[in-house]
Amino acid sequence: MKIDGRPYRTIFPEADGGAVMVIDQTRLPFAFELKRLANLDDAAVAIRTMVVRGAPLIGVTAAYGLALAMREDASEAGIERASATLAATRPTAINLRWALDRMAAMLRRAPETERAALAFSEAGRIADEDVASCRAIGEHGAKILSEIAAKKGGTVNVLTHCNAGWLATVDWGTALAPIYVAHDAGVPVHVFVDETRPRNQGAALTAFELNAHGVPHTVIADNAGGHLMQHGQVDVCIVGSDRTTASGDVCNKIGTYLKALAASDNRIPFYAALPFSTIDWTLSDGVRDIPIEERDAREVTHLTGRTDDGAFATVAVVSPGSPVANPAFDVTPARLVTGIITERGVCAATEEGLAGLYPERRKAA
Ligand SMILES: CSC[C@H]1O[C@H](OP(=O)(O)O)[C@H](O)[C@@H]1O
Repeated sequence: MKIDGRPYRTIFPEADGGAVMVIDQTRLPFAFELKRLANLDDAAVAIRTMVVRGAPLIGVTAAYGLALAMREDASEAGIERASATLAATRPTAINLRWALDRMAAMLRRAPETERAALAFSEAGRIADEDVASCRAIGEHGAKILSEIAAKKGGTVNVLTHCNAGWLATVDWGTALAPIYVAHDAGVPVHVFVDETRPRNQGAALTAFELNAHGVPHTVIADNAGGHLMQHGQVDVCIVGSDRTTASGDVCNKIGTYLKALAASDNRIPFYAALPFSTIDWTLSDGVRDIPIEERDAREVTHLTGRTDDGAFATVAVVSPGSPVANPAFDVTPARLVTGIITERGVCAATEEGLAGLYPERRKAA
């Protein structure tokens, strides 16, 4: 998407191919800075510290991280070591594992001397596919928003959680892609943006995106969503996903499940938007089987922001010495999900629904 009129992707190879550039999302919205990833370790640290974040973008960064690693050690052992390093960065987004498996399978078939060049080409293909998939998600999801606006005869109010915008992917986003496509097509859209504690990806990143694109929105405290739904101020919820099971259970940022419960109680449609690379075809019980990342307590005990005189500052917001729990994701059972918006279309959050869109994945009877 565009920043000050200039188109950007969240990740791209340097012109001379020497390294990979990413937007440092830990500095947004108060500073727009690019960060140079020159080797495997740079890529691993960028994922682990959330310089880059969002399931699809984590996968693409891992793909480029493996390409950078091939410059250092393109042996079989080098492939295994780099894959293990990158896989260990964050456990929940399946896109990471998906991208590494795709890259490693290709690399093992290639001559060692060609692996670095082939790896950069494959990482570029994965990035391009992500852009195309997210654009298609936008088209399919925009039809839903357009129908709601037409039926209502006015602005469609969307509630979203965390950041599943272009900053969470290579471009366009997943949950925000339908909003961009609908907005650009003239559909009256307004977005309630959950701040999304503890890292505030909504307040910091989704609001930044929507401001840059001129989409009307209102930032709200996480706990305000249910109240707004009860008072008829939300027409539809659209969220992203870090891992969705073959049966339609949706793992997403912590707090998503609570929004789905409130939406269900108020009979508000609740959609998850995600590309094929976010589906884990090996799992059916997401609550039981999806690994939930436990992040550092400091994300809860401290807040980083900008002071009124423009300096970055970090302050403590929890009583010192209190124990902290910080699960980064939760799982919304498929029964609470109205539908899944993918690059191939919209389906029910069921095994049949997903298999219908991805027949090549249908389990043998
Ligand atoms: C399009 S995936 C976005 C997804 O990823 C976010 O998690 P994190 O910021 O920790 O990487 C969040 O769950 C978003 O919905």
